[in-house]
Amino acid sequence: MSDTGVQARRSAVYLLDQVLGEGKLMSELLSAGALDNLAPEDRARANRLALDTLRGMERADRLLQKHLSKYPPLTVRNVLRVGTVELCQGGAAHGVVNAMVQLVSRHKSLGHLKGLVNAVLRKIAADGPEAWGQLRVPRLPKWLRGPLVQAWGAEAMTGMEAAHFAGAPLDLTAKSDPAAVAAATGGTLLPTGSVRVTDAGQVTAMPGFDAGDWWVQDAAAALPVTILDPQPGETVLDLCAAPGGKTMQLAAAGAVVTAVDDAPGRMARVRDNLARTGLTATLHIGDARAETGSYDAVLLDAPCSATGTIRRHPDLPHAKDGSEFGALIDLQAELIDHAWTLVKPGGRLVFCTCSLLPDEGEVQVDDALARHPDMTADTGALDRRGIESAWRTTEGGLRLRPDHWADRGGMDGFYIACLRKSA
Ligand SMILES: C[S@@+](CC[C@H](N)C(=O)[O-])C[C@H]1O[C@@H](n2cnc3c(N)ncnc32)[C@H](O)[C@@H]1O
Repeated sequence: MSDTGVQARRSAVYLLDQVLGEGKLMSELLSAGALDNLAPEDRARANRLALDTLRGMERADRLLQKHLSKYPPLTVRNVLRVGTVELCQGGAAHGVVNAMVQLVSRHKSLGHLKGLVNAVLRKIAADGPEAWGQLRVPRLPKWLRGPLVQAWGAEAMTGMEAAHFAGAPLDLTAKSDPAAVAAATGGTLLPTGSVRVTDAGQVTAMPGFDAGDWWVQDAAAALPVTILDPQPGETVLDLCAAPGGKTMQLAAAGAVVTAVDDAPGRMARVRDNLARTGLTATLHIGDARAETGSYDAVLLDAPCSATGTIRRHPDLPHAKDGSEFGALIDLQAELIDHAWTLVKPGGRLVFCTCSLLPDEGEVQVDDALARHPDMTADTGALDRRGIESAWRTTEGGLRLRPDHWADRGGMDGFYIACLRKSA
């Protein structure tokens, strides 16, 4: 990190300005090169500061409002938020306050507010750290909280918000030997076979990365392929495949895999991932709805709201407002209907989304079952190691939520169903 950490903090504030002011996602900003001008250490720090601030923003705003008679411009509010979160997470008062004041004083139009930043952060340094832990766990914005409370109840919502605030550990999927990966990385073997690492440093420096022994994949995200249960030599079509976590699982099981995605840049990541792990799949870049053929099994990991990944992506509820979700729900139904034409008689379609919204899971499958008389929910496919009966849903799928496995560090939200075609 640079001496005062000003650069990393300035970049964190820039990310927050873009997420909160322009509705951009961190993933979009990072792939557009928002942090490319920073040294690796500063880049990691800027990213972490932005994520921590988004997770703790409600608490930071509560503390700040006591010391502000009116709201300063967004950039200054974000400077104060980053400073507050740092101070309340144990940052040294002198260093944090100085860096934030420097950051504002060098800003071309906001320099005159450096006195305000100095005064407010000094007050936060004095009383913020003690007050922080007494504030409630930050809640999701109303546009998302409302439908989720309606779907899962207030108690589950509280558990999910606690999981969002805690963030996510690093989960790995082993290419062939989960126990060996757990031993090499110092991780824990989870009941479903994923390896969980709690104190991960740089992923690319971890043992087994270069050798391609594992890849990063949340434990919940690994379950669609577990449920599909690919057999050696089976033909499997992986629709909406990038960046390829599930493609690698299918190929590692010995299936003959065709992977499809319409995003060329994301498909390049599938190619890199396959090369690193020494696995093979045929790659098609294009719209899944234009795909033809006939397969033993099809996996459809449909584009969705991604509301199941908020532990990792706390920017999502702040950048989005739900207005795009209707179009995604329509696309999911179209993708299911087309995917169904590509399943051999007697074959199976595994449909999944990393969403917490029933409209992108349970309701989608209920509707698909009504549209397709030759489709049944294969509930036997859910009888897999580590999958708990409490996660099953009435239409025959599986509901995973961030508050599941609370004592183990949670899991991403996901919906999964295995749909069997009449022979
Ligand atoms: C949830 S992500 C897939 C994650 C991936 N299955 C994995 O395990 O790594 C959804 C993907 O759908 C792709 N996508 C969205 N609409 C598509 C379409 N009409 N046809 C093909 N791919 C599409 C996106 O580019 C994105 O990569």
